[in-house]
Amino acid sequence: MRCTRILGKTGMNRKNLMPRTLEGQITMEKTPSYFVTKEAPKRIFSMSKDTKLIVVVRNPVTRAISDYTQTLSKNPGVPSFQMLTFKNMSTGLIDTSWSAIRIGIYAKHLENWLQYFPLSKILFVSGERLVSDPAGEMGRVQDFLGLKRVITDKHFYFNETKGFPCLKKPEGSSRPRCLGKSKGRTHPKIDMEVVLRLKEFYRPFNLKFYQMTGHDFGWE
Ligand SMILES: Nc1ncnc2c1ncn2[C@@H]1O[C@H](COP(=O)(O)OS(=O)(=O)O)[C@@H](OP(=O)(O)O)[C@H]1O
Repeated sequence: MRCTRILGKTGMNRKNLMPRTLEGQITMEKTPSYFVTKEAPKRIFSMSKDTKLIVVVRNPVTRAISDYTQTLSKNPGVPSFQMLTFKNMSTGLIDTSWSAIRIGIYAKHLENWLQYFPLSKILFVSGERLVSDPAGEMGRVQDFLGLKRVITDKHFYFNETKGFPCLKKPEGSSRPRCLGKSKGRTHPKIDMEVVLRLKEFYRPFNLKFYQMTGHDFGWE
């Protein structure tokens, strides 16, 4: 498998710069921001309408806090999560222009993709299950890609120190390997009222997303 970036930062198509995919190979490309990029579905469709899409989704409230944690780690001086979340704190009006909030409105982004790709070409992986049952979710991924189920629960163990599943023996190495320090960071404590208001905000979008995908992710 090879990982490549299809659309450059400038929006240029980099496909022609990449080596050809040989028979028996699958070209994989991983850029989380494509899911929320308006032009991405059209561009990817015009490159290959047979592309299969995999989207990892987690509770949008936790996702927003995770996103904020990442920003905070790079810039400790950013305003508080609460300040960034609300346009108006006393009315509880949410600032949907803040990317950490906007990205979690999955139903809205999915609408753009469904203009070009049928649901059968999109696999939604549960971020929660990826942690609680990594082999199960990886099984779904392999089936979706039409691959033999090579990755199974034999490949994972739960690392108590990391608090996450890790690989027992990654390819080409004899030592176990966990994801890096930037994955699975401790989140800052967020006021319960803020969390509740965000839950309430996302509820209709989550329900719409369950309806559209035919899958209840259990975020309520
Ligand atoms: N096995 C394992 N180990 C560590 N972390 C795991 C694992 N499986 C899923 N996760 C969750 O992945 C979250 C980070 O992934 P991201 O989607 O933010 O990564 S990316 O930067 O967009 O590529 C990261 O989010 P945070 O907990 O907020 O750091 C993890 O919860």
